[in-house]
Amino acid sequence: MFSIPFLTVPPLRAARGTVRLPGSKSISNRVLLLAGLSEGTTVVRDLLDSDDTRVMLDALRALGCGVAAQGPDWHITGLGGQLSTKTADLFLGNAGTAMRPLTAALAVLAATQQGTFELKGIPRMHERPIGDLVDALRQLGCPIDYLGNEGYPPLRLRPGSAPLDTSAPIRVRGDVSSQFLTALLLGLPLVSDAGPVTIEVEGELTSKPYIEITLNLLARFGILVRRDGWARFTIPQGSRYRSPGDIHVEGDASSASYFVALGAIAAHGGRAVRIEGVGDDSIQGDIRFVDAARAMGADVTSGPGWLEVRRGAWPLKAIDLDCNHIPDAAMTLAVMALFAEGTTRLTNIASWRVKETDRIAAMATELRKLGARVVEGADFIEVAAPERWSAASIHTYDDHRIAMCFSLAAFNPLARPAGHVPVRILDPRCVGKTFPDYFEALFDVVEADSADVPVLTIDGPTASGKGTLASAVAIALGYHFLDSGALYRATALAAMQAGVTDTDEAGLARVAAGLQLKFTGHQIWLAGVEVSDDLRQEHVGAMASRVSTFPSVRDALKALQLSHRRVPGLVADGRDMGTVIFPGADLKVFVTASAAVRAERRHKQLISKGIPANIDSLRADLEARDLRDQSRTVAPLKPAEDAKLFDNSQLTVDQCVAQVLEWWEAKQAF
Ligand SMILES: Nc1ncnc2c1ncn2[C@@H]1O[C@H](COP(=O)(O)OP(=O)(O)OP(=O)(O)O)[C@@H](O)[C@H]1O
Ligand SMILES: Nc1ccn([C@@H]2O[C@H](COP(=O)(O)O)[C@@H](O)[C@H]2O)c(=O)n1
Repeated sequence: MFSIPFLTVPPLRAARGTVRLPGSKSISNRVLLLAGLSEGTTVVRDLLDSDDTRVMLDALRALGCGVAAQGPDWHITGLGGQLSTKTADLFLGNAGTAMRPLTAALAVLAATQQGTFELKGIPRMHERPIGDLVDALRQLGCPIDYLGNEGYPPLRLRPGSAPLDTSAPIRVRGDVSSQFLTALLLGLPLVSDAGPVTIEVEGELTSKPYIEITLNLLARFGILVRRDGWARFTIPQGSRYRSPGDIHVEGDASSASYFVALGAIAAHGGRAVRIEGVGDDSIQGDIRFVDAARAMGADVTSGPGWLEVRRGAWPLKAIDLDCNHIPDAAMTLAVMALFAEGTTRLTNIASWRVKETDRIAAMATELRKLGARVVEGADFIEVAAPERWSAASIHTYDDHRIAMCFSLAAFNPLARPAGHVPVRILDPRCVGKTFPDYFEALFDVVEADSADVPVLTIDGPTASGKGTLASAVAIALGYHFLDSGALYRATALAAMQAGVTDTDEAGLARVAAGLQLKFTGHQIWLAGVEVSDDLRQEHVGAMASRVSTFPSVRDALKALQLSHRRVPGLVADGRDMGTVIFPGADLKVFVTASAAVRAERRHKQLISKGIPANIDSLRADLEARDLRDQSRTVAPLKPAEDAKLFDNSQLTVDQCVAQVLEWWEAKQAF
């Protein structure tokens, strides 16, 4: 996950490959609650690991349910309808799928079993209405207090003084959010002993497919609700939550929408995007996004648990669609409209206004930043493609779906008229709500022109701190990091292991060309063996310095270095990154420090690792290395003509990082 202030996505041109979706949020949190209310243990497979499921798991733990992870599976041991903890304060973040159903189930349990529970969330959760659900629960006799504003969380659920009254139908509004009805359907089986419980929906029920998920999952837990149209639902008398023992959570159909759109926009020229985890057997309503994407031009084939998407019509076709059945996924259509001929009109989306943010207002504001022409109304949005694309910094409003769908705008070079601008996503971490590794999954399947992938180079002499600086800058920007010295060190180590001497240029070049190197986080593997510490040894560095003087060794390592230039960007450190390997880099920095300071830093570094060292001989070694690096005929150590020169003898690492980021920002279009 990218836990950084912003992530800049460069202009993109194509997509191909396979994406494995995380579990569905809607199914995950429903299954967790049902498992928590059941007797016995339910093994939940492929549960979504996200902010919203984490708050639900925490809530179940606080209520006394057994909650244990076993490998990728979760084992939930439920309450069997009996409270084991009578009081709890539950923090539910911004998870509507936790707040609403827990309110219903706990209101009933508190009223009938003398419990007291407080439910709260982040400030935005306290702006999301819950009054219609509270009104419905009060009809039964559940005592519920608003602890802040009337009609909104936080809530206190209290013990009742009289038995709950289920004789009359419970009436609930269905036109604001279907989650209120879902909450009642999930919670009211708890009070079905005295007789069947009937729920009547007032107004046109919105987002019906989510109710289908609820009914489907209730059936998996042994509760067969009778549905009369979409206005009347009856929970049979004596309903009991019965664990199915084992339940699998299918991939998230709303999350699939970004990759369906990706295929429709960017899987051209024989490419395809394959999506695994959700397919034509899905129980999620958002799977019908596929029909909308087809209407816009996507070429989609499908089977059980998979979808495959290619570009069909191009440019995409504008549509006019009632999106009540796919409220979440419909946001993706608004971004597809940027690639369509004509004006796309999405209607019946009033529920967008009470989601993680006011999504109609947010989408309109952010689409306009890109240059789109947008009209918004109380319950609709109209989007026409930009006549001229602008580089935009997309505010994400702590809304995962805004972050995900706007990433697709980076394909603007494919649009008509084409753009050539990067798209900056602010607070990309917000995707943690449903798809923590969204950007990693996206970057795995996208293609960009190499020249469009930004590169920062940081060169300098030994122990000047360039590796530390480059790695920190890469983390701050979410970019890849190349420690090119490691390639020369690995060549030196592999040569020593193979008995190749430091004067055998042809032998060394063969070793360099055959390197089996792998980087995993901070670890480096050579031929399957972890060598991160071995590479840092001084004698390996000294051999690397001798090895690196040979032109054929340098040539042999060039392609490997260039291959690190991948979306979203690269920070590369070494001796010739700015002069030879990436001469067109967007920012070049040449960092240095006095020999005395560098020897002292290296001394400290070695001592802290428990490696004995002498400061005078370290200084002599590094000066000898600098001299060899500077005086060799190929790719000598020297600043590129357009490099920013930077003596960091008196600066901390943080100050160095801040300086480079300031230079970088000054070059951005935002
Ligand atoms: N600005 C700084 N102030 C103090 N110490 C620093 C600074 N920058 C780096 N260091 C420390 O100096 C040591 C050497 O830094 P680093 O390994 O990043 O240098 P390098 O130039 O990449 O070295 P090499 O060329 O040998 O790979 C490390 O222990 C690092 O923590
Ligand atoms: N781009 C580069 C990087 C390194 N070298 C040589 O490798 C030696 C080890 O590098 P470190 O940065 O890990 O210390 C170094 O002394 C250089 O001789 C290079 O030539 N080009």
